Amino acid sequence: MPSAPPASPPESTTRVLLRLRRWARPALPRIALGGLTALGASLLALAVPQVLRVIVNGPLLSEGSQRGVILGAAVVLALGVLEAFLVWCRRALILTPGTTVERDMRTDLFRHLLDLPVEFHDRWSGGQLLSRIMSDLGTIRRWTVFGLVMLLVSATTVVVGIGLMLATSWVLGLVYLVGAVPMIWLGFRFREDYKVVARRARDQAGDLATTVEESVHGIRVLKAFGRGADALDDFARQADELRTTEVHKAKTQSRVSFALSAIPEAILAVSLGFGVVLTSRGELSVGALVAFFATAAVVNSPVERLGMLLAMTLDAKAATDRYLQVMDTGSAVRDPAEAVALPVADPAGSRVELSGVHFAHPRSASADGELRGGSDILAGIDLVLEPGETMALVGLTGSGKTTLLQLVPRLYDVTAGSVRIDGVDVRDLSRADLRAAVSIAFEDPILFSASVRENVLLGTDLSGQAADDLVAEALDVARAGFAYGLPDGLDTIIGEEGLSLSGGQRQRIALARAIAVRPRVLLLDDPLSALDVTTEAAVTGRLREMLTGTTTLVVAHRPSTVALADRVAVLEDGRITGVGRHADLLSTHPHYRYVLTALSALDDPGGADDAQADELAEVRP
Ligand SMILES: Nc1ncnc2c1ncn2[C@@H]1O[C@H](COP(=O)(O)OP(=O)(O)OP(=O)(O)O)[C@@H](O)[C@H]1O
Repeated sequence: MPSAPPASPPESTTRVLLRLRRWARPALPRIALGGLTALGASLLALAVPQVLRVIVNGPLLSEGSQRGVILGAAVVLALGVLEAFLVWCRRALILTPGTTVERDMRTDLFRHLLDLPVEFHDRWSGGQLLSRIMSDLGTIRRWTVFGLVMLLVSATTVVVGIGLMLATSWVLGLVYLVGAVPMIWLGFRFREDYKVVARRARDQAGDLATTVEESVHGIRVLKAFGRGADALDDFARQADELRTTEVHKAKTQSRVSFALSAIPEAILAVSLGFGVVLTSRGELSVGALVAFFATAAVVNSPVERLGMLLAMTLDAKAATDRYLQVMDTGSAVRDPAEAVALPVADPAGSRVELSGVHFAHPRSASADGELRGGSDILAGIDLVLEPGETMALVGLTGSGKTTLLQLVPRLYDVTAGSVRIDGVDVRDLSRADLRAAVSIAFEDPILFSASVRENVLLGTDLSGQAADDLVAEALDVARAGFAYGLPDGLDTIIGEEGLSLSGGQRQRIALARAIAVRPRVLLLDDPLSALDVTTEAAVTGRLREMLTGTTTLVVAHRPSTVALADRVAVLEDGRITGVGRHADLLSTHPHYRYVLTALSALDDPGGADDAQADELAEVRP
């Protein structure tokens, strides 16, 4: 399973984080107000030393006024209470906007994932997407409401505080500033190291989630083959790699945090020495000295916090990068600028025409993230399905039958040529119109954790009696009457991927779902492979009876299915090499004979004896 395509070229932290404006805009007034209250609280904290200076220089040392000291203490108390109130306001103001931003970003990402073509999902693992939609967005939320606000407030507090320190004593202020130089240098170095390791940790967490997802999904295979220990080893190795990265990350952060705590304390000690000398020489008042150190104490705490806030910012940058990597992926399968409407449906059915169709899966992304085209799976398909006919598509395994089917509803787009329905190129239709006209049932059906009824109605917007009638008809055509006998009838929740149903039952519900759309064109990718031949014949017979106005293309792996089609198309080496009635092709088309013989052998393993093998070898064209 692919992990995730390589990250796009690095962009500056500011540029990346500024792109969050799009989602943060509605929340900005509250975030800004929260920031202002936090700034107010910090400025009040900075005001306390100035009050102290006045108390020490005035009422305490010069005037000896007890009343003045008490009044000063009352002012300090009032400032403290106001500061606490503003801190509470900040919390209250920014609590909800962060969750709103997170919800909006999450919804937009999910909407985008649903819009992205199948080709995107072929390349991306579930774990990488899951970690983006869950933990990355949590990181972004915390940064938006706390990291960003506190970073701005702390930086402003430091700048204002240093300004006050310089105003109190420019000599001591300069000493403090000189000491800040190594801190700034350390900050830059930290940024370079940390942003690499922050991104690595997130990607590794995504890979770990992929391993869990795949193992849980394939738990039966792992157990049946006794590979649980191997899966555990693999998981433990990945978990260990993630741990190593997290430890590296924590060490990088603790180094800078230590420096940002120790250096200001050291500067303070040096400043104290200078301050005492200046005061003893009478060049600095005692009140100013007290105010300087009280201000430095206030400034030191945001400086110490800067390491943590910088780490939060770089984590948020890595998370935003990963989020935008998906959001910036454009959809190659998109609606046309001006969609054409399909002509009114002919009761006889729709004409489907594939002309000069080529298709190649993009090869996996190269180091620059670009997708390169692989070799053609379909190499010039010309095929016409007449209105209302049922055509079987036959070919060797891996010949491209499923791929061909998926080009009609644009799950993939042709790389050359065109697919037309009633004369309209499917790329000229809106995807909503196209998917209302075309319906598909896959061999390996995915059912959702919902009731039988909801699963069958997935492709329609009907409700009430009309919906009930439709469900009844679809279940009848798909011979899925067993659904009425489930514990809660059609309201039975059929569980994740319909695991509680047998393979054949799941296929029939999926077939009913495809039929319920009442499509003009029905595509069946061997959707009855899990059924016994008799039930399959019953379902196919009913389908033909009911869907007279529906053009059907069915991938067939069984001679019994093939025989029920009006015509058969043979897919060979990426081209259609024969179209005709089953009996005619059998006598005129050697490759068709060969494929059918091979399919019969698969259908009846007991019959695939040596004689059959000889026969196969003989007929191989
Ligand atoms: N997402 C993909 N990326 C690259 N190659 C793919 C992808 N999906 C399918 N293929 C390749 O395309 C070829 C055609 O696959 P397809 O599933 O269309 O064959 P098929 O005729 O339906 O096979 P089968 O009868 O076994 O179901 C195969 O060689 C397959 O490996």
